[in-house]
Amino acid sequence: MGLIFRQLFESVSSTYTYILADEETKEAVIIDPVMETAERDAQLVEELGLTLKYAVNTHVHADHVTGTGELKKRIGGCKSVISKAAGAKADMFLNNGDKVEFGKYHLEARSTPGHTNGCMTYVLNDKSRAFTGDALLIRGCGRTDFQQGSPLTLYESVHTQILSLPQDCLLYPAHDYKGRTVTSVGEELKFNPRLTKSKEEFANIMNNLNLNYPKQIDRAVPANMMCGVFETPSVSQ
Ligand SMILES: N[C@@H](CCC(=O)N[C@@H](CSS)C(=O)NCC(=O)O)C(=O)O
Ligand SMILES: [Fe+2]
Repeated sequence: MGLIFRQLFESVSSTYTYILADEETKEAVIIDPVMETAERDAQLVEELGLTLKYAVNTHVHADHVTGTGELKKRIGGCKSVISKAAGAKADMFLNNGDKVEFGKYHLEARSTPGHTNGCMTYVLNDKSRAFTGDALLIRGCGRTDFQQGSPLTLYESVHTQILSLPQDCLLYPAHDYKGRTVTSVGEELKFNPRLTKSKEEFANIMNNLNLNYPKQIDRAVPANMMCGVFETPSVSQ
């Protein structure tokens, strides 16, 4: 009896949501659910016969509203989880090194600030998979121009907490904008165009990305500070 694993996609914000469960005990966690797809995810949890213990966010997302609150409404006993450093509302708060347990498995929470102060990467207990949120994206990384972002902090986080994992560890990000689904530590050590550079070159790249602000930022950040627990503001016209 092994691990149940599902990767789900929300196409408006290009967000990946992950469900992990112990096939034996059926205890499950969901990582980075999105409000608009919470019903779909709740249905899958039910169809697979899972007991959803935790709805976990990697950070206070700026580009979409978390599905945490919607899942809590639909699934009794499910607790919302985020890092203590995020400063957001939730049922359970994590510090570096804390464990999120489901059946015989657990996720180790590793603090990986730099995209936001409260970013956590979640590493499966056997180090075969890690869920990096926006700290590390496939051939990229999270932007550092808002939400307490810092290129030097992000560089340090990614190198010490993610790229130090075994080379065959699979890395699952919160987003991909080019249809990619997964990478590995070995691949990113070789091919990441930002993180293979020196710290100084990395900072220079990050300070000159010139990206537009996420379209949903004004609605998403306040709602996510409440971890989706309360009514969320409606979309501005
Ligand atoms: N166009 C999207 C937002 C795209 C974006 O800013 N993505 C973030 C992750 S969500 S906070 C990011 O860090 N991107 C880094 C990069 O290099 O693309 C929207 O309008 O929502
Ligand atoms: Fe983000």
